[in-house]
Amino acid sequence: MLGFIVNPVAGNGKGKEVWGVLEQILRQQEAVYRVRETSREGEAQTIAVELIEKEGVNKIVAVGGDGTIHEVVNGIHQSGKACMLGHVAAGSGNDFSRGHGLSNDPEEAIERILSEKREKVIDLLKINGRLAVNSVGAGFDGQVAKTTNAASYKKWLNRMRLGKAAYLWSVIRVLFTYQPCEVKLTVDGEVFFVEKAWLIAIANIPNYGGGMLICPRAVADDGMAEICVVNDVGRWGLLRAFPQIFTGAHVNHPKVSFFRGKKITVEAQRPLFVHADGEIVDSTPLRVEVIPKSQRICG
Ligand SMILES: Nc1ncnc2c1ncn2[C@@H]1O[C@H](COP(=O)(O)OP(=O)(O)OP(=O)(O)O)[C@@H](O)[C@H]1O
Repeated sequence: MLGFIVNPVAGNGKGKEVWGVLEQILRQQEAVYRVRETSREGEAQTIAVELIEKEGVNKIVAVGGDGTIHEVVNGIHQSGKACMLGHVAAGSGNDFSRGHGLSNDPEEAIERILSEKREKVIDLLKINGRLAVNSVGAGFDGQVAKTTNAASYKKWLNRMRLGKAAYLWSVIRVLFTYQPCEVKLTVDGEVFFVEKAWLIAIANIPNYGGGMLICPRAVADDGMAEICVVNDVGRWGLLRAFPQIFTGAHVNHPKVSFFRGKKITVEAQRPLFVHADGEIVDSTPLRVEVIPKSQRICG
C-alpha cells in the first residue's frame, strides 16, 4: 500500500500546493493510496508508524522538506518494518532531493516514484537515539539551525520563496556572536583535539543548508560519513572563505579538515547545539554511527 505524508506548511505553504498537483495525478491514474497531513511539529513520525502498523503501508512518500523526511524516516525505523521512502520536495532547503538527484518537478517526481525504476539503499546516521538522513552538525551550524528555526524572518522570507536567504542571514548573525571552543573528535577510535573549533559537520550527502556542499565527497551508500571540521580561523577569515562552501572549493582551505569514518564522537568544552537534518535535536556530547544501507529510497 502506498501512503503519503504531507507537511502543508513546508516551504511556507508549498507542501499544500504540491500535494494539490499530486492528488490530481493520482486521481487520473486511479491510484489506491492513503494520505495524512501533519498538523504539528513531530507528527510525521507518529503518522509514519500508524500508516505502517495500522494501514499496511509499505511505501511512504514524504511531501515537504528535509525536516519532514527526517521525521518520516524516524517513524519508519520506529515501526521496525521495511518501508520504501519516496520524496516530493516542497521545503525551503530540499537538500535530500538535491543530494539524491530527485526531480524538482512534482509531476516528474511522482511518476518516478510510482514507476519504481530508480531505487537505491542508503546509509543513515544514528545520533543519540535518533536517525538522520542528510547530516548532523555541532557548533556553529547547530547554532545557525537554532537561530533560523526560531527566527521570524524565516517565515516571511519563505513566503517570498527566499528560504535560502533566511539561512544565510542566520549565518551572518551567528558569525559575529559565536565563540569557538576546544573539541575532542574521535573517528573510529582515533582521537583528534581541535583548537578553536567553529563547526563539525558529519554528512551522508554533500548537500547542506539548502545549496551548500559542505562535505563534497560524501556518498550516501558507502557505509561511511564524511566529516568537515573548521577551526582556528578569525571571523573575517571565515566570512571571506564562506562563499567557497557553495562550490566545494573550501576543501583546499588551510583551516578546513576532512575525515571519514563510521563511528564519530564529538565532546566539547561547553555544550554545543546539535542539529540533525536542520532540526535541533540535542547538544554535545554527540555520538554518531553510520548504519549502512538501512533505508530503501525511490524516485
Ligand atoms: N501543521 C504544521 N504546523 C507547524 N509545523 C509543522 C506542521 N507540520 C509539520 N511541521 C513542522 O514543520 C517543520 C519544517 O518542515 P520541513 O523541514 O519539511 O520544511 P522546510 O523547513 O520548509 O524545508 P527544509 O527543511 O527543506 O528547509 C518541521 O519541523 C515539521 O515538524
